[in-house]
Amino acid sequence: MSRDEQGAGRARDARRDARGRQRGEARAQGRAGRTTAAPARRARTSDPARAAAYDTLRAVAESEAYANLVLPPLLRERGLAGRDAAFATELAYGTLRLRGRYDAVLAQASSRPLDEVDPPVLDVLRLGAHQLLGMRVPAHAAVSETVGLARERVGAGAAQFVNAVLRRVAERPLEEWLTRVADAADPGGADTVARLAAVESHPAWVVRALRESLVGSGRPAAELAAALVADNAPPRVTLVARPGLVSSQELAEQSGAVPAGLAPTALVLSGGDPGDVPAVRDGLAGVQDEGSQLVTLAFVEAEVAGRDERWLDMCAGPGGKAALLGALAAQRGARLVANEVQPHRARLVRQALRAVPGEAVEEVRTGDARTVGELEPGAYDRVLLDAPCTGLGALRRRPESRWRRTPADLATLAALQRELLASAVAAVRPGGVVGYVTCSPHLAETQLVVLDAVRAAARAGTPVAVVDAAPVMARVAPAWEPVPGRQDVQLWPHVHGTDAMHLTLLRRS
Ligand SMILES: C[S@@+](CC[C@H](N)C(=O)[O-])C[C@H]1O[C@@H](n2cnc3c(N)ncnc32)[C@H](O)[C@@H]1O
Repeated sequence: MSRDEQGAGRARDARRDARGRQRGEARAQGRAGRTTAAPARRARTSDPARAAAYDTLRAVAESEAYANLVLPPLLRERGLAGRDAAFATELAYGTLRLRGRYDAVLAQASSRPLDEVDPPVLDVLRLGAHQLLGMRVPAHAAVSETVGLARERVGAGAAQFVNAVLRRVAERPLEEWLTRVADAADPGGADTVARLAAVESHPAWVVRALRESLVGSGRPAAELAAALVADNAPPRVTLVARPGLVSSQELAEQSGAVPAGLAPTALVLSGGDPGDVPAVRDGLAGVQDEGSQLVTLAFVEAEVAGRDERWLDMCAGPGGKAALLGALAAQRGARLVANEVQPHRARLVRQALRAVPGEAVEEVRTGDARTVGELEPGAYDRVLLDAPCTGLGALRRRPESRWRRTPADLATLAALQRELLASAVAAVRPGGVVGYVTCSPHLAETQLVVLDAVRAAARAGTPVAVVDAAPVMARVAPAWEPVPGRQDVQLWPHVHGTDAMHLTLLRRS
């Protein structure tokens, strides 16, 4: 260890005591993750965009916060807009997504093991690594600004350590670091999972699960690297033109957005705040991933035998699919019941449905959808179950979630998914359709849940059969390419540019 680093270590230990107390005070006052320095002093002494990114990382680490809920209000509070806000966002979200890759780089650039580096100092180092290797920030600015941030937030001694480590990171371009990271993770050259996990910054269990999901959904395992790379890119902002409320053409004229490619309702916004688009403000349009639009459109397109009047969205919060369903119900003379277990999310559903004609919305209710099948057997012509899931198909959208999820979450969620799907099957009438949707491609949440539900439904005397979703999807999205041998739909970011949404259509007989 160098003299600088020994000094930094002593300063860090002293500071840890001090910051430990301060952090406790801050948390008690609901200010977790913020510096205790006065805002005016913060603004004077460090680049506000980098400081906002740092504070977001700390909130994520210390209070289990979601970056996409922490950062936007923080930017508003500190008056950061335009390029500064975009810089802070890319810095915070990119650093969180690529944390695994940067930790592998930093482990090689630091003379101290990373688990001996104070977490706040490690976050500063990660921010520096992302500026150097993931953004086009000139090396001198990346290092000096990050060292300035370190001096202000974690102390002068640690700033020297940050300076030493980041200078080492800056000595090599990204490609060279990735080769080194891959070789360190997989010295024998035979462990693809370990190699990809380190280089593409995913936990190894997620890499394995995605490989199984690719193969299980009929795609080649060779696409694994592309799937992981796609998780590391920020998603495009996609708008939905809710049919009958606003046309895609009108929305395009208002927003400058262009057709997304697959769903006829989907448009991609190239810049600006979607909240500034009049149709979005008025609820005629919304922000919704194209995959979420596709599965909703296909669910409504699937044929039911006979009457088609009463639709149920079992897990509706915050209401993206419910709003699209409501608009489609209004066009077809059907009525939607939207259910959500969490009251605050049910309120968001009401807000999302505000522009849908009243006669198309029977009710937005708060309740546990596991009881619907028992309380209202056979009461609906269509039931959408957009099930709570691990969200492994939306990792690009939730920057920190890959590091938070654990394989243990799967067992809990898969049990809930089975109960909800059994309830959905009981709630739909014979001849009616159930759409089972997840924003996860994990086979334990998709195919295995469906397989068990079909067997359980037969035992319960409410038999269901899987409907071939490929021709249905082809009707709503003419550019859709079906996967041979599969009757369900599995979307992928690297193939379709959407979240990795899953849809199985089932019909009650
Ligand atoms: C994947 S999200 C639904 C997203 C929504 N369909 C949309 O497009 O905006 C799953 C929702 O299910 C809700 N949920 C979880 N358990 C539930 C239950 N037992 N009954 C009803 N809703 C539940 C969660 O609160 C969450 O809002």
